[in-house]
Amino acid sequence: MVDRPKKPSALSATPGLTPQAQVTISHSNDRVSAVLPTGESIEVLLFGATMISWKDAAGNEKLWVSEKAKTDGSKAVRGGVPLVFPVFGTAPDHAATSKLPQHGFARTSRWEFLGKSTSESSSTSGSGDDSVKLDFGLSPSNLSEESRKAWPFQFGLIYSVTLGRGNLNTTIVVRNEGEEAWEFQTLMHTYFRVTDISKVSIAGLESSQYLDKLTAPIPSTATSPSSPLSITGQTDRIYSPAGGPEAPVTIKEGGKDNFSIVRDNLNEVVVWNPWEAGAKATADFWPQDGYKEMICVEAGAVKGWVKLDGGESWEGGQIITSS
Ligand SMILES: O=P(O)(O)OC[C@H]1O[C@H](O)[C@H](O)[C@@H](O)[C@@H]1O
Repeated sequence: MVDRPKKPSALSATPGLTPQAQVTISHSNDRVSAVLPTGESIEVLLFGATMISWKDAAGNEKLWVSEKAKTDGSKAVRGGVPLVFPVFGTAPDHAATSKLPQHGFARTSRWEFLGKSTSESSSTSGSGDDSVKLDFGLSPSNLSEESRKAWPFQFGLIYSVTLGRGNLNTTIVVRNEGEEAWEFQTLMHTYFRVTDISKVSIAGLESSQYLDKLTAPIPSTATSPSSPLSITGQTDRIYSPAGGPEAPVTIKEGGKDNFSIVRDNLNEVVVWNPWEAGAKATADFWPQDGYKEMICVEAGAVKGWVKLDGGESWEGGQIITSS
């Protein structure tokens, strides 16, 4: 396989050349979508840089989005891939983030679209672009005054989404643009679409330590059994997978691999399903029995805090392969 450098995004399609990935910015200017010549597509709202659709070449949707999700910026999107930053949940005991709402401000702020790049894995394949990367940026100037006051630090985030054939790569670069050190947590809150939760099992979390958030206010620690995880009720756990980030976490349905997630620098995996009562108690979760068709498997750095000194950067990401 010959790796070619990224082509400049301004290069327009020329007759005779293989087709390029199409990137469109909707007329209302609130979302960016990209389609590969082979048919795979993604759609990302500028609000929260929330990915709300990921489809394979046959048009099958991979993400679950509530039918009552707000996509107009009035509320974090219930579904897709909301981004959690700089705090996971709330942290009343962590002075610097204690004033922020649940999961921070990244998912409720309007990001900037920084542009796209495309690449081909082989110039002789003849079928055009193999992947398209969309970059989004967030800095204090994009925040509401309320968020800026609640978290008055100098920062820059770059979120990149790369759509390939059968895979999706999401990475976040966090940079301290100031002189004062600060701490953060971050997570990619991916809502995966499944057909039937009773047939789902998650491999890759065996014999791993986890915190059970359902025993709040004091989450209890436990070690998972050596068999894959089945979801049979409300679930809200922070796993520290024993295999480390490179060992895949695989969502299987009926014994068949559906999604495989490999992480980089994101040491924890949160597994969340609200189940019947949780879905009922969540106004924007619809249909109410939609919990049977979704599972959140969320790659993050959420145990403790990542500290960045002035001028330092950190990067984390995940590659999801769908079969
Ligand atoms: O309702 P939200 O703020 O979107 O949070 C939805 C869920 O996110 C994560 O998975 C947390 O572990 C859960 O405790 C939380 O309920």
